[in-house]
Amino acid sequence: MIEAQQLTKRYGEKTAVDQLDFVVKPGTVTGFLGPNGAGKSTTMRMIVGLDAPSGGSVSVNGKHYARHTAPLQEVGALLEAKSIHPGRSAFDHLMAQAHTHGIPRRRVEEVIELTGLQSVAKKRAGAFSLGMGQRLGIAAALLGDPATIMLDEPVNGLDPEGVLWIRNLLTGLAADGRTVFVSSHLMSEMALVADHLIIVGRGRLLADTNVQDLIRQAGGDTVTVASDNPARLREVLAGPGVEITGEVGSEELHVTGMSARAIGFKAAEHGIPLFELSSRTVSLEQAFMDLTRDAVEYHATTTVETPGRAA
Ligand SMILES: Nc1ncnc2c1ncn2[C@@H]1O[C@H](COP(=O)(O)OP(=O)(O)OP(=O)(O)O)[C@@H](O)[C@H]1O
Repeated sequence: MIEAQQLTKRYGEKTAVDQLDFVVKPGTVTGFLGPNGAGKSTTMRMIVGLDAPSGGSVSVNGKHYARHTAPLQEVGALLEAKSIHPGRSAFDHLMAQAHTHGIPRRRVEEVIELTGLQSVAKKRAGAFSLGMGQRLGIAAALLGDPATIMLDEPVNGLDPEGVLWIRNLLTGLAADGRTVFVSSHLMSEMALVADHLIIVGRGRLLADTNVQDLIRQAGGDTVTVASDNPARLREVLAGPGVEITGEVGSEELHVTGMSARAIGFKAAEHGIPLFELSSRTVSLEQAFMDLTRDAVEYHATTTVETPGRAA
């Protein structure tokens, strides 16, 4: 369990993390989502004591990270900045860590197998591909058999097989009852693996939610329906949980809370001919973009030249 209370980090004038309150619970995968520069890595660094908060606090399994007597057994973390000696083999790298934390060789062999590194374990880590490096980082995070696992952008740069592997690993760890906290700036990736979503932008909490609620908040499934009598159609469709919008003078209505099929039947029942009846599902990616639009640090700009006005 990870608990942040009013967690804040300032770098000079810049507030990287701004009064964040959240709880990451065991037994599920919690996605930590936000655009670039939202403060995800800074938050994760504070969780494992690599950065000190400027305000507020964060605890892991009830205590500050530094107060745990065996922190590696409490939290295993894969953070972006890796510090692997390039000349050392994967096995030696893990053994060195295991040694300083009183972890037996047997556990090193277990994590090598768990992360599929058997065939390359004796090779120099410096020669590893990005995917192998990520697997090694994850092996190190799992070394202490921790109850809490935290991974910063673990799928970055991985091939589809690696992405699938991480997905299965994360859901397996959560099914074991562990706390799994994983950051990403890709909504599509998180939607496949996370049950719980903590969404941040410019250091602030934007949403503490789950996939279904996020879609619902973003408008859910909308049906566009057109007829020559939108006012009458509005009347017959009105009901509890049904929301209808439409511009004045337009034949089109946008309906949420009712399926296209049900709308078709209702219209037929009242003899209202329809010209159009189409459903649109809000994509999670769109919901995420709507939520974080104002929090994106760098927007792409497109310059359109008006014909005839060019110099
Ligand atoms: N050591 C530092 N000194 C000054 N500013 C920093 C430092 N570390 C991070 N920042 C700034 O704090 C903000 C949050 O950065 P952070 O790396 O935590 O975001 P992030 O959500 O992990 O982004 P990304 O997805 O790009 O890694 C950014 O604007 C970043 O430039």
